[in-house]
This record gives sequence, C-alpha cells and structure tokens, in this order.
Amino acid sequence: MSSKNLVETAKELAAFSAVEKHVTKDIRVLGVGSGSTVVYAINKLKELLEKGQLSPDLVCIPTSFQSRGLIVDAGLRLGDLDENPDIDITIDGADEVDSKLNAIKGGGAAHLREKVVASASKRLILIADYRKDSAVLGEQWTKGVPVEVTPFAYKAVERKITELHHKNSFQGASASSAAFEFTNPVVILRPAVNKAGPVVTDNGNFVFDVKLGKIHDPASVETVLKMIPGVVEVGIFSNMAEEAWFGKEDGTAYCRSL
Ligand SMILES: O=C[C@H](O)[C@H](O)[C@H](O)COP(=O)(O)O
Repeated sequence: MSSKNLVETAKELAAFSAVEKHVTKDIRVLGVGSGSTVVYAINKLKELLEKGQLSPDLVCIPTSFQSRGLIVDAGLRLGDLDENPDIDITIDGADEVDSKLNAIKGGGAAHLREKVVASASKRLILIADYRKDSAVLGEQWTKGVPVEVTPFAYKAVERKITELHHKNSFQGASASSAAFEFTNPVVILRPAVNKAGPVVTDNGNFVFDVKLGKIHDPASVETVLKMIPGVVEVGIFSNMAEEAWFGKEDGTAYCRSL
C-alpha cells in the first residue's frame, strides 16, 4: 500500500474506533469537528444512522462550513449552539497531540469554532493518524500554531507576537526554563490557495502560523497569545481532550487517555 493510503486507512481506523466507542444511543447532542479525518467519522455516523443505531433525537453541532456540509449530506440532523448549549461529546481531528493530550488544531483554519464547541462539550475525543502522536507539541507539526486574528489588527498582532521572548514574556516556571524552543516566534500570514492574498476564515478573519519550535508549556503559550488584543483564537487546545485515538500504519488503532 502507498504511504498515502496508509495514512488514509489510519485516519479511518481512528475515526471508526472513536465513533463506535462513544456515539452510543444515549448521545443526543454531538459536536462534529473539521478536517479530513472527521470525514471518516461522518461516514461511520451515516452507517450507524442507517442501521438505526443512533438516538432518533441525535443533533449534530458543526464546527465549520465543511462540517456543516458533511452533516447535512450524511442525512444527520443539524443543530446549533443556541438551541443546544450542552454538548454530550465532540469528536474532532488534530494536527498534533502531546503526551498530556494537549493539541495543536487549526490546520484547516477551523480552530475558533472548534474550540467553542469543545468548550461547550462534556467530553472531547480526538482522532488522528500515527503522524500526529507526539511527546511534545511542535515535534512533528512544524507548520506553526494557527492564530486567528481580526484583519483590522493583523499588523499590530504580528508585531506583538514576533516580540514575544521564550522566557521574558512568561512568568513562573516558563520564565526560567523557556515556554518554547525558539528565542522569538516566526510569524507567517497564511496564504490562500487559488486566491490572491491571505486565507479568510469562516468568521472573516486571517490566520497566522506561529512557529515556536517545540512547545514546552502549551497552557502558558496559549494564554499569552490569546491575551494579545486582536487575537480571536489560538490553535493550542490545552487540557481539553480526555482521549485521543490514533490509527497506525499496520492497520490497527490505539487510544491514549488521561
Ligand atoms: O482546522 C482544522 C482542524 O483543526 C482539523 O481538525 C485539524 O487540522 C486536523 O485535520 P486533518 O484531520 O485533516 O489532519
């Protein structure tokens, strides 16, 4: 099998395993993440729906334009946070997951709505292939931490982020031991594909990819970035997930939980 197919099979396995374990008949409100791995989760949900193995009242809350379309196309019932503020469980992809289940998300620029939905959920379950399983964030995902920013502020935010220092900008343990590997972040405005200029998110904002090297203190980095005026959301999800499923190259899947 080609390495591409191995990756896709691994994504599918992780997604199927998580849906089979967690989306039981008593789940009424389900958060549906975004990205290519979530497509497989939706396929499994569609199969369970057709077999009558889902709650007849199941409502799915999307996290992006993409996930909304997937829900509708699968024949699942679409809902929103206004009517369903308490989500039983959310299943979502990840760009990288560390040993404590902190994650980087937003490779598809969906992290704002994903984080809102995850935060409204009793449980967040991540699904990914073997390339995303790391000891430390930034080890394998080297494209940087996605940071959504309001267009009005993007130059000012870029400057503030670039000026962050891996020790001086932090308090507590991180001030002596470095919150991230690089001395200062490298900030890249994410370019659009097939459009001149930057990516524009589902919320009308821009995205920076912030390269930090290895991230030793994800919670502090998340907080410091989030506190910069003009930053809308940061693609570090620290202390949110309770379980992550990874598909392996050998056709099996395993789960890590806290
Ligand atoms: O913005 C995108 C989301 O955070 C995705 O869940 C994440 O990028 C993983 O996507 P994929 O399953 O395509 O690797």
